[in-house]
Order: sequence, then structure tokens, then C-alpha cells
Amino acid sequence: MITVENVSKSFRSRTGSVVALDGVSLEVAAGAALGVVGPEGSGKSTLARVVSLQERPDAGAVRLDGLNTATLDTRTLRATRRQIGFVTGESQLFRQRTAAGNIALPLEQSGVDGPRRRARVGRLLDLIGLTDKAAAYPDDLSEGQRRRVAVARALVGEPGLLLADDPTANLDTDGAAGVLAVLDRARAELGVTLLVATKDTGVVRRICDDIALLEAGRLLEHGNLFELLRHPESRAVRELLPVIDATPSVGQDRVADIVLIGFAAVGALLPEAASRFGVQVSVLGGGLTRLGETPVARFRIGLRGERSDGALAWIDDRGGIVHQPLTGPQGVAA
Ligand SMILES: Nc1ncnc2c1ncn2[C@@H]1O[C@H](COP(=O)(O)OP(=O)(O)OP(=O)(O)O)[C@@H](O)[C@H]1O
Repeated sequence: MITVENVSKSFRSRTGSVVALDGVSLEVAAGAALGVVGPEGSGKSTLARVVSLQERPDAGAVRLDGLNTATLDTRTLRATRRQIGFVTGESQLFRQRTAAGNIALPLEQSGVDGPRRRARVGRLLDLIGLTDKAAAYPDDLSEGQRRRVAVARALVGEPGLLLADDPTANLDTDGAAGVLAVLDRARAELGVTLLVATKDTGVVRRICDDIALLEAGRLLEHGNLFELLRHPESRAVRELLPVIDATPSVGQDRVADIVLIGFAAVGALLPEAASRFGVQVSVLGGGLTRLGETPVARFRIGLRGERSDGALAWIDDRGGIVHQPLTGPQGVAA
């Protein structure tokens, strides 16, 4: 469990002081994946660096499994840091070392013997899907493959926590998907806790179960993705789900924004509501996405028919999340 308690951090710059983190508090449960999202300069990297003990907060505390890291002496701090993997959007591999040689480096530095090194490096090459590239040099790999090697190197010391700062930066779609699949496998197969700082909410949708939204160093929202879906006012929901264009929808008896979660709900709930209540249900906007493997839809729907309210209540009852039924004199969405 990682606990960030009221952490603030400022930097001095030529133009004065820059507040990078302003009273941020959050938790990441062991084995969970937290996506820290925000625009450029919102403090994501600083948070990742503070949690990985590369940077000390000016105020507040970072606790790892309850241990206040501010109280550690230099030696314990160094040992604790080694238990935290860190990768960035730049792969930073050694060009004169092979993929396997790069992954093995931290083990060589800490004196792990040859057979154990080979076994661990072999396992990680398998995890990142690059067993056949063990002897390849970074220049002969794609940038996506180099990033995966960097993730393997960060994992080779068997850290309990892996921080990934903008891990998909400047990668094409395939390269990014490869890196995210590796992070996801690291979590599933090695049980590491993940903290991923990113500007890309697609990263969060793909591999995270929690989200923290930062803006100008402040934490705007923090929570489990599926729990946040229940809150219509949530910024995270706006960031994560398809946008609804607010086009007027004339001639409907009821207009509502709904969130449907899971294959069954996305596929069947609206047609079933229509036939049960004898109403016409039209999708006026929104779309489909996925959170992890789970399909999630956000639609603006229009209903025509006397039993439109009953149909909406039934959808809500069946686990569909009906946000703000919007009705006007002409059924025009606000
Ligand atoms: N070492 C530093 N010295 C001075 N200012 C810094 C330093 N590190 C971060 N900052 C400033 O702190 C603020 C937060 O930066 P940070 O890199 O944490 O944001 P970010 O959300 O990760 O941005 P990006 O998406 O661009 O990486 C920015 O205004 C940045 O310029």
C-alpha cells in the first residue's frame, strides 16, 4: 500500500517559485494500478518522483506499507529505493549492451550470480515477449521494443512497485499497445503495484483500475474507475468516456444520458427496455469504449412513448447508470 499524505513540492525557477504539488493525498492498494492523469506541467512526474523516493516532498509524507519514508536513514532509503522500479518515456538503454545485457545490469551491480541472473533475465525476456531478441542491440530494436526492455530492467530487481512516467510517449499505436501489455502482465504475473503518469487517458482505460486527476499540482479527483462512473459530475468520467455532442433532440418524450457497463448491458439493455415498455429508444449521441476488458457505453438516448419513465427506471434498476434525465418542453436536451 502506498499512501501519499498531503504532499507539497515547489521548485525555484528563474521567474520565482513553481508549485508542482499542492497538498496531494491519495492511496494505491497493493497490486492495484493507478493512472495519474493531467495536462503538461500538472505535477505528474513530480508525484512519480516523490513516490519513488527520488525527490523529497517539502511537506507531507509518503508511506510505503505504513512506513514513513521521511524517517529512513540513508542506507535504508537506498535499499527501499531499489525496491521501486522506475521507467520513463525514454528507454535509456546502453547501446553497447544487448537486450539481455541491459536487463541483467542491475543484477550484476548488486552481485547476483550468473545462473540466477540468467534465470531472471530469461523470465523477463519472456514476460516482455522478446526472448528471440535477447542478443539484439538497442539500435536493432524498435523504440517500442526498447521501452519493453527498459521495463524488464526496471523489474529485474523484483520491485513491489513500478512507476512508469509517460511510458507511451512518442510511440506509435502498436508500440504503445506493446508497452501497456507488458505493464499489465507485470502486474498480473509478478503482482507489482503500478503507478502510471500519463497525459493519455487511453493508457488509464487500458491498464488502470484507479485514476488520479491532477491540475496545477492539485488533486481534482481520485478513485476507482467503475465507482467514478456512478457520479455524473465526475471529471474523470468526462475524460474517460466518449463525448456526447449536445445536439438538440426534438420530438422525444424523454432524453437521458446513460452509462452501460459490461457486454450484456451494452448489447441488450436498450432493445429490451424498448420492447418491454413499448417505447422507441434512439441513440442520439455518445459511443462505446473499454475499461480494461470491459465494454462501457455512454449514450444520450431519446425515448418516445407513454412508458418512457418506466423504461428509464427499469434501465437504472438493471444496473444501467441513468445520468440526469434531461427533459424540456420539446424534449430538448439541455
Ligand atoms: N526540477 C525542477 N526544477 C524546476 N521546476 C520543475 C522541476 N521539476 C518540475 N518542475 C515544474 O513543476 C511543475 C510540474 O512539473 P511536472 O514535470 O511534475 O509536470 P508533469 O505533469 O509531469 O508535466 P509533463 O506532462 O510535461 O511531463 C512544472 O511547472 C514544472 O516546470
